[in-house]
Amino acid sequence: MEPAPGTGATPPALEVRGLRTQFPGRAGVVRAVDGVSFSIRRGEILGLVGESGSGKSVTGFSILGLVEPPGRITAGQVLLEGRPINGLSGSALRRIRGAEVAMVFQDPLMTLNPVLRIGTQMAAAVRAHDRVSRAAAWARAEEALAVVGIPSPRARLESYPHQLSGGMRQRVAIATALLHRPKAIIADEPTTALDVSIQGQILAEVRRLADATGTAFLWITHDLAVVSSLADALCVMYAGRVVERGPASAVIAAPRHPYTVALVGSVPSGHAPGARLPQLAAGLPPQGPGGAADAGCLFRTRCPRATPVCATPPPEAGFGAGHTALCHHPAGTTA
Ligand SMILES: Nc1ncnc2c1ncn2[C@@H]1O[C@H](COP(=O)(O)OP(=O)(O)OP(=O)(O)O)[C@@H](O)[C@H]1O
Repeated sequence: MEPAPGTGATPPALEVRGLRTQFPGRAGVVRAVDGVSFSIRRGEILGLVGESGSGKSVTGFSILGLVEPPGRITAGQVLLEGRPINGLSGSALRRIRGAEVAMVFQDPLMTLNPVLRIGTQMAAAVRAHDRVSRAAAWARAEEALAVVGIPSPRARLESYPHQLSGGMRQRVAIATALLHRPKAIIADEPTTALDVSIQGQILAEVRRLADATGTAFLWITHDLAVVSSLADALCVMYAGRVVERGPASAVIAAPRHPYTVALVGSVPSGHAPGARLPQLAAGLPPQGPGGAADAGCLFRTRCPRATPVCATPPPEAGFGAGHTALCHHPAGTTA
């Protein structure tokens, strides 16, 4: 998850640097994504976790250049294997989307056309980027369904989306995302709507696919139980900012930012995957006059450890192995 050190190192599969995305709001500008940075290596799964409204989905859309006006990206860079992709023209971005970086949504029906057979739409997805015959495209689609563990893939190609279960539809969406062996897949709550055992099967499959294909995954979820079993690394978002990051096991075993402490503490052991994180407060915290950026810690109004210094920019405290928290008073310290 750490940025590639120095020159000559293999660049991360996906890297986001200082991303800022905002929307005009009635009370001023909503800084939905406020200076987010992370990197994901080949085959790595990075969990992006936080409560509703923390900016996870907008981060995913921003990476793909899919933020609709009046929302806009005001700063930052998105790099795929070291190559900047934001700021590219619409047609250049369309070539990259689907082929080099793909997205899987919570509702596969967002990407599956209900009136077309699975094979027709997957073959079209193949042919959108590769000049191959219709038969070859169907063969690639069949192979992709087999890869994600769909039984009788040839027969399934003939099905319409409504003839498949929710879990099967999500596997189709993942298979479609994998068709072009993208460098990265952004998965936004892809298993949230599924029952726990199906969810577990798909998570195991995703882990295997990341290892086998080298595709990097950004796994967006509110469900700490999901990422604790799936992700290699975690970024915890609060109010548009990454407040803690590090190896998933370290962040969950020893959370340092008081917000992460609250999140982890709210998930009892034996917690059923899929249960929502408690809403710690409604929406984003208030911003400065006219939506001006508040450079202090935005969690301070809800934080049991807050002191007056928390109104000033929080330092990045390090705990080894890439585990850091943006906090004046991280847990486990006496500061
Ligand atoms: N199209 C939009 N117009 C205005 N504000 C928006 C828009 N999309 C998102 N926002 C705001 O941006 C902030 C971040 O939203 P985002 O959807 O990224 O949160 P999230 O962490 O993905 O939450 P959830 O899990 O509920 O999807 C929220 O305050 C939201 O209201």
